Amino acid sequence: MKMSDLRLPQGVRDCSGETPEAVALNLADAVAEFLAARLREAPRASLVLSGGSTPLPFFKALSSKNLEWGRVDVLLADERWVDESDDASNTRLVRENLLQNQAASARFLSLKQPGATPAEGLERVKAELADLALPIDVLILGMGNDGHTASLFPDAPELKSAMDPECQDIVAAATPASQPQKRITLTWPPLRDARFKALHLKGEDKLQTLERALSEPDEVLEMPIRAFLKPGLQLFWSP
Ligand SMILES: O=C1O[C@H](COP(=O)(O)O)[C@@H](O)[C@H](O)[C@H]1O
Repeated sequence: MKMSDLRLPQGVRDCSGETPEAVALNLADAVAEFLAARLREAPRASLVLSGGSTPLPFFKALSSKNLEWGRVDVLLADERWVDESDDASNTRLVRENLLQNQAASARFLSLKQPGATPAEGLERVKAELADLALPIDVLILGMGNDGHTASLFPDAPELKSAMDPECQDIVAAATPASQPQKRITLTWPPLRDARFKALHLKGEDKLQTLERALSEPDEVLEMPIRAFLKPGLQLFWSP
């Protein structure tokens, strides 16, 4: 299967490529261009990233872009509630692979704050994000094969309130039974309103998940990624 075999909604742009490296370079070019344009208009720009295995080559490519990184706020769309020393920490992934080279001077806003659980640390996370300018400028999402994106998991008891279009909180705790760690995630409104939205995917399995998501677009709580398959989204997929 290829991305061109799927019937994408109108206004969703297919930016797929032949290899993960080529797609990572194209995505890094597009993100750097968008951030540079925002920095010509605004004092600061924001970049929201996802963790997982897919974004590594993208992080490395983006870290060498010549931008005024000191004016860029970098944060994650979601995080596992683990210490930064843990292999499962997305924060660690970003620090080691993106916040290097030119990008070392970016300001990183951490979703992992002190507290035994994300619910306990939630107020501290909100304080950390208090002066983040909204809307978010650039949002890069990933997707799991259960249809989750960020940490908006179908089996999280907190999903309904985090996906509420009127949700007043920028972050929510997520405790999906399917996951070994508790999570923290940005909620639907700030993710929905991002100016530049990309979904970065690798592998045939992700295409099959996307096909399933496209088959019932309105059942958003079954597969939260469905909420994002809307005009304006750019899909960066590679085999
Ligand atoms: O759990 C997560 O996984 C997804 C996708 O990860 P990948 O390994 O398939 O790239 C990611 O988007 C999300 O941020 C992360 O917390």
